[in-house]
Amino acid sequence: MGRDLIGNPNVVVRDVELLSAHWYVLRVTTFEYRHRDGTWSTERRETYDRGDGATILLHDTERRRILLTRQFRFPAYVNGHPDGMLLETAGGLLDADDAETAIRREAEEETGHRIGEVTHVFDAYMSPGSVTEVVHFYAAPYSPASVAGAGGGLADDGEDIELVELDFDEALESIGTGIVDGKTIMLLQWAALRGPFAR
Ligand SMILES: Nc1nc2c(ncn2[C@@H]2O[C@H](COP(=O)(O)OP(=O)(O)O[C@H]3O[C@H](CO)[C@@H](O)[C@H](O)[C@@H]3O)[C@@H](O)[C@H]2O)c(=O)[nH]1
Ligand SMILES: [Mg+2]
Repeated sequence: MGRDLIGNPNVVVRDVELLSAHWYVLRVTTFEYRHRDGTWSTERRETYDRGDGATILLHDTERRRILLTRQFRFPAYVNGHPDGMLLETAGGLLDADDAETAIRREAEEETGHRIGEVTHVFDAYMSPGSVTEVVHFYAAPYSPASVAGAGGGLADDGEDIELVELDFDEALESIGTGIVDGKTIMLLQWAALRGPFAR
């Protein structure tokens, strides 16, 4: 992975070493890098590869409400979040699916809503210095009519996902306090500026 990259003439990959492939994949890559002053240096960078992800803001524009999930996130808990119970937009890894198929699957697994038309918002690298993942961002309406199941995630995967419906303006106010997940903050701000709740 990465040995055949040729898009950037200032980068020559020399070696890719697999460090771990336990759940996701950690590699260290050695490459020559040409700096802006023309000199070359050898650099080594670790990359954590979990595949790509997708996330979706479910909104009820008429009632000015959104549907989020709450679940335990150990990496946040171990890094200072008081209880690790994060409020997030629904989402997950693409696995073998394309992004739109994956977000429909994740939305239904996690929230129980079978969504109709989705809006593609943007794609973004969430942690580009260390994590390869691109996240595909979406939005879609939800309503009582879109309920197709209970949601809650896949119990077999150890998921235990609570549904949390919030007033949109209260959610915006909670950015930085009750809502501290990056993808969720990005979708809330998009929704207020250019999306379904823009005034
Ligand atoms: N056993 C085990 N299970 C794991 C491990 N890491 C993750 N899992 C499980 O793998 C499943 C992944 O669920 P998804 O819904 O596909 O992904 P997610 O964790 O919700 O979100 C991912 O994508 C988001 C983008 O929308 C990312 O924001 C998020 O960080 C993550 O990569 C979850 O059941 C999770 O508990 C691990 O090390 N060991
Ligand atoms: Mg998920």
